[in-house]
Amino acid sequence: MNANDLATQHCSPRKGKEHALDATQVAELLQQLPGWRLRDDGMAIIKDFKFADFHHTLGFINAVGFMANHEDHHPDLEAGYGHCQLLWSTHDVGGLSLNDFICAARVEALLAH
Ligand SMILES: C[C@H](O)[C@H](O)[C@H]1CNC2=NC(N)=NC(=O)C2=N1
Repeated sequence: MNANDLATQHCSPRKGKEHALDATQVAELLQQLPGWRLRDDGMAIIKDFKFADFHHTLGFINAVGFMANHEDHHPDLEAGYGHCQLLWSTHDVGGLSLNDFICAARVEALLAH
């Protein structure tokens, strides 16, 4: 599945280990998402974003937050004046589910122009 296909999907409730992706699935999906990397423990995906100033950073966070609430899937955020790090993992499966990759692709779509 490529990034455009992922970004057209919506998150669905994925609870329980049976929804956890295996390492092969994770590697294939990650290839579709430039700049995203696996956390060392393999249980989350992360990307660092850079912005011109605090206004742009906050605008990004608000756009991501709106999307995340709509999808009912929420990232961890770390941000400062001109940067934001997003982390997706699925607490309900204790690792990565398709929801994390859908949301990462939706973030990329927010920035595409
Ligand atoms: C009840 C609600 O749908 C769940 O708690 C959702 C909310 N947002 C979530 N966000 C993330 N990142 N992982 C989850 O497992 C998760 N679960």
